[in-house]
Amino acid sequence: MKYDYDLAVIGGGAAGLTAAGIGANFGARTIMVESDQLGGDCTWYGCVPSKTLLHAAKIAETMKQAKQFGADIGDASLDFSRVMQHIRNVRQKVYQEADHPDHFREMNIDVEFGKASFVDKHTIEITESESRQTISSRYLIIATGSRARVPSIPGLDNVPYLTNETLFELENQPSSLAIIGGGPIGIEMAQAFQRLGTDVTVIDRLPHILDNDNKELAGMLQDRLQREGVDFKLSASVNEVVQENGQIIIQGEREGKSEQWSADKLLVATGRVPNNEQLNLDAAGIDYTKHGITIDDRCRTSVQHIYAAGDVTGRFQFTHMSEHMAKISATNALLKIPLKIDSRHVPWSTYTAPELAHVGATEKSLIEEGTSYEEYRFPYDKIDRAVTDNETEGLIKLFAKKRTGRILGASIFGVHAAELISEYALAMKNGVTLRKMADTIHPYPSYSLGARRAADQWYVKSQSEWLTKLIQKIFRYRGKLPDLDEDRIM
Ligand SMILES: Cc1cc2nc3c(=O)[nH]c(=O)nc-3n(C[C@H](O)[C@H](O)[C@H](O)COP(=O)(O)OP(=O)(O)OC[C@H]3O[C@@H](n4cnc5c(N)ncnc54)[C@H](O)[C@@H]3O)c2cc1C
Ligand SMILES: NC(=O)c1ccc[n+]([C@@H]2O[C@H](COP(=O)([O-])OP(=O)(O)OC[C@H]3O[C@@H](n4cnc5c(N)ncnc54)[C@H](O)[C@@H]3O)[C@@H](O)[C@H]2O)c1
Repeated sequence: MKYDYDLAVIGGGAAGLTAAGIGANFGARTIMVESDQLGGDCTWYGCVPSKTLLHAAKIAETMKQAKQFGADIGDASLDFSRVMQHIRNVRQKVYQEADHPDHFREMNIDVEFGKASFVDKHTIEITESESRQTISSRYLIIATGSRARVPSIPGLDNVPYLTNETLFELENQPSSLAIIGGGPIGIEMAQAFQRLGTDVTVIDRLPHILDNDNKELAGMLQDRLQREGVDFKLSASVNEVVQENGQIIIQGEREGKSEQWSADKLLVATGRVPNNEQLNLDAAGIDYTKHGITIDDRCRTSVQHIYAAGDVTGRFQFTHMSEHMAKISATNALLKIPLKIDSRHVPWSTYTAPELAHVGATEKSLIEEGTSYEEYRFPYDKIDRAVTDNETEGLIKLFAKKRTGRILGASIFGVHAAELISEYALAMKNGVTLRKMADTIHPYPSYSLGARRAADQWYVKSQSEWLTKLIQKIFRYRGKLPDLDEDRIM
């Protein structure tokens, strides 16, 4: 049978753009269908605006601290509406330079705007206002992303709450902001708004923030945010939300006691739901659950020639993983190369200041799976560059095999953690052990030297009394035995 296209990609976010680009690059006749604007969540409502806002917030914080470096800039602060305009300009710039349809049309990709839904296993209908067209394709990749999950809290529908889609459209700075959800979105936005001068309260049902991260390090970040003024209401349930005299009133409960919190604005950041309802998946026989489209390790759905990548699968909801999964989907579909999702080396970072980053196995998963491992710790206050920069708050935690130094996972809280974590990702992926990292020359005084010194801790812990005594004996050394406390920091 002859199809209109070799590859049809539904959705033009991080996953869709990558998949379509790979398709065209392999010489496949490719179409990409997008219901809104190319770029998806990351460009418009996610990574780009949130990181630009965090950068502005960092400038505000630096201005506050400028006195200690001799600058007398008084009570200077940033103009909120200009910060928001700047965010929208950056977003446009990214869109124009990376996501604009012309770039993809130049690559010979047909870009169509409209909502796609399945007619059968090879055919989709594209609906835009009154117009409808159907196209057929040999292979399809679904990359329709996710949207904010709004919990069913009584009264929530009757108040003007914000989500990540509306937050960056604010014109005026709220004097106070309540955030339901202490995940990455809630925590990044809490620090950004607090630093810009809004009083922030974070409410979460769990007793801690950032549930996927290392508990100790997430606790350090929570302490830092508390010192900056963020108020945390943890282990809290939200029972009702109402609006009174322009204020949002949240009726909650903690430790069995009723509490009430109020704020100018409310941000709901309680996770994501997949965008799959409008796809008419049943018409193609594609399996899905409430978490997303079901896929195997090769990103294949229950239908052999249909793949899914990115947030819509409910797997790892990060831009880099959307791109990775798009690559796996397109390569499996078009080249029949059986690549699998690399779920053992997934890095992520929360872009607060300092950052919190992770790669590989978590301490929690190692304990739960009963894997034997050794922990290596290195504090930021022993990294000279952190000292010169007055950024000594932080800790590198490495999990590795004791004998070989094979790295199982790494968690970092500290400045540039998101950059440092890639060194561990590269090491893990390529079998570079802590010993090899420790033996690799790193420049002084860099933060990456901290990564090397954390790896040095493998040597420190591996050194034993008997070996030291043996060295003394062989070479007839007469000094005192050194302090061989395993937890010493060298
Ligand atoms: C506030 C925030 C901050 C974030 N920060 C980071 C970060 O710092 N780092 C990171 O790695 N990740 C971050 N993320 C997550 C990241 O944005 C997502 O993982 C990523 O955008 C998912 O890409 P995707 O292609 O799967 O989906 P999307 O980017 O959502 O793209 C899906 C596209 O499909 C379109 N679509 C939907 N239905 C249809 C249909 N029926 N027909 C046609 N088109 C359709 C949509 O309009 C959309 O353009 C953040 C998310 C948020 C919300
Ligand atoms: N830097 C990054 O990479 C980055 C930044 C932002 C978002 N993201 C991605 O976006 C996804 C969504 O982020 P998120 O923060 O919305 O979701 P999340 O699922 O990570 O966290 C949601 C939080 O809300 C809490 N919660 C849920 N319902 C609640 C309720 N009714 N009352 C009180 N608390 C409640 C949960 O306990 C949880 O802590 C993340 O999984 C992440 O992959 C990534």
